Amino acid sequence: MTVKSLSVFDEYDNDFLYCEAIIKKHSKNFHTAFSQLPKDKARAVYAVYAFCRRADDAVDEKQDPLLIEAMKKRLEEMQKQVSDDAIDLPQAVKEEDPDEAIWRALTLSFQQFDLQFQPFFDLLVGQKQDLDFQQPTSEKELSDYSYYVAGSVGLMLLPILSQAATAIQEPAIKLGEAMQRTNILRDIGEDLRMGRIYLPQTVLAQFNLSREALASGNQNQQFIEMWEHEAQLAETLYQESFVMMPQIDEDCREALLAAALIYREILTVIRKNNYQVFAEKTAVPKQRKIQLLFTAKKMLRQERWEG
Ligand SMILES: CC(C)=CCC/C(C)=C/CC/C(C)=C/COP(=O)(O)OP(=O)(O)O
Repeated sequence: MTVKSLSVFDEYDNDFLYCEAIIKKHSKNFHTAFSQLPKDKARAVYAVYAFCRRADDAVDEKQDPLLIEAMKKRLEEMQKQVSDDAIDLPQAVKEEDPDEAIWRALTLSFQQFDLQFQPFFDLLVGQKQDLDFQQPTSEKELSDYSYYVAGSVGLMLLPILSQAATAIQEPAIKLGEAMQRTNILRDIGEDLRMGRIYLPQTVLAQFNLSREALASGNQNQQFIEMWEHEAQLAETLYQESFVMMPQIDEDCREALLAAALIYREILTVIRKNNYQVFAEKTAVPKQRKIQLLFTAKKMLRQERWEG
C-alpha cells in the first residue's frame, strides 16, 4: 500500500478550494490551463488569482479606493509576518469574512514558493490608477499600465512556475502585457459602456478614429485596421514571451503554454466573428480550449514555440 504524503496545503484545503471556486467562476480560460499544474502549484496559482480578482472587484464593481488601501495594509502585515517567519494563521471560525480564506491561502503560498511582495504591491498601484481613469496617450503609457495590472501577475506567478524565476522576468512581463492587450481588444465595447477607452490616443489618431466613431460601435475598415495593428503587437509579445519556456519547470510548461495559447486564441475568435467586440464578450469555446491543451503538449514534445 502506498501512503500519499500530506502537503502543508492539505490542512487548508478548504481555503484553496474557495480560491479555486473564484478562478473557476471568473476565468474558465485560466482555470482550464492552470488546473493542469501539479496540485500544490495549482493551489498557489488559485490563491494569487483570488487576490488579483478581489483587487479588480474593488475597482470595477465597488469603485472603492479604501478597499485597495485595506488590501495594501493587509499585504504589509503579511510581509512582516512572513519575514519574521512567525506564521500564525487564523483558524476558520463561523462568523469570519469568507475572504479570509484568500489571505490564509496566499500566506501559505508566499512561504511555500518564495513569492515576491513587490509585484503584489505593483498590482494595487495599477488598480488604483484605474480608479482615476485616464485614456493612455501613447503605446508607452499603455505598456506601463499593462505592467502594473498584468505584467505584475507574471512576476507574482513565476516563483511557482520556475526555479529560475529571476532570469526570466522580462518574458514573463511580456506575457502579462500580451494578455492585457488581448483583454483590452476583447472588451472594447464593455469598456466604452463604462466610459473607458484603453486604446492609446495616438493609435486612434493614426487610424483616423474619433472617440465618437468608436462609440458608434461600427466595425468599419479603419476600425479593423486599428484593431489588427494592436492585435499584431499583442501577438508579437506572446511570441517573444515563449523564450522563457525552457526555463519554466518541466511540470509547469504545459499549463503555462496552454494559458498563453488559450488567451491568444481570443484574438483568433474575434477575427472569425468579424471583429464583433461591441455587442458581446468573445469567449473561446470549451472544445477549442481542450484542443489547445493538446496543442501545448505537442509543441512541448517538439520543442517548438512558434505555433
Ligand atoms: C508568466 C505568467 C504566468 C504570465 C501571465 C500573467 C497573467 C496570468 C496575467 C493576467 C492578465 C489578464 C489580462 C487577466 C485577465 O483576467 P480575467 O480574470 O479577466 O480573465 P478572463 O479574461 O478569462 O475572464
